[in-house]
Amino acid sequence: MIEKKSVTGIILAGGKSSRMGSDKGFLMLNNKPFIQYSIDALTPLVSEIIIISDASEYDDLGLKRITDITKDAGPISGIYSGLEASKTELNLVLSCDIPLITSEVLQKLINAIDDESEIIQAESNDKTMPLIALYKKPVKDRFKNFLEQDERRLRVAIKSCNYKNVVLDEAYQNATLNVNTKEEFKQIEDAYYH
Ligand SMILES: Nc1nc2c(ncn2[C@@H]2O[C@H](COP(=O)(O)OP(=O)(O)OP(=O)(O)O)[C@@H](O)[C@H]2O)c(=O)[nH]1
Repeated sequence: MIEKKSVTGIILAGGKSSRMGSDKGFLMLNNKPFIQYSIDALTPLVSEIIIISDASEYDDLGLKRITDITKDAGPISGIYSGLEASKTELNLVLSCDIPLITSEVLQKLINAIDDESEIIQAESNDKTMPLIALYKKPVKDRFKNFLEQDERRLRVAIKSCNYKNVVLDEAYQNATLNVNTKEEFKQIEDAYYH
């Protein structure tokens, strides 16, 4: 049994949102900003939530917010920064663009914890989800090296670690949908309301 106090939630909310054209975390679904859905899924499972973003508007949420240690380096930098700030070995890392995410999916990642795996990521519909994943704190040193070598591909960094995938069945496919474009936003609204 993993206790809440042993787990930190890290939400990546930086980046350019170039495909959407506006910060994805502030998009509204049923009167709630996208980022709040990530917060709500994490809350039952973690002792602290850290938001990684330059946007001070997130401070209204009343959570700890830090900025990226390495600027403009993508999710790998966000994860590294979050792991540096975290006080726990276990860390659930989420993006801010997955408004159908549930605690149940995150619990499955926790249930899959073993001694060997450094990263445990969700896999849905044959797609692995490095931003619906559990990272152990020491991964930060590996990611720091990649950033120093200017390697920004998260999937490359993950492959250098001991990782495993938790394959979710069809019932959870909607829960892992992420939004990058206005068209995908419409699909999420359809999935939410129907
Ligand atoms: N802290 C932090 N988060 C990031 C960074 N880049 C992306 N993210 C977050 O990572 C998640 C996935 O981001 P992407 O959709 O791949 O990238 P994006 O920059 O937001 O959007 P595009 O410009 O359309 O690729 C989102 O939650 C982003 O907020 C970054 O450099 N720092």
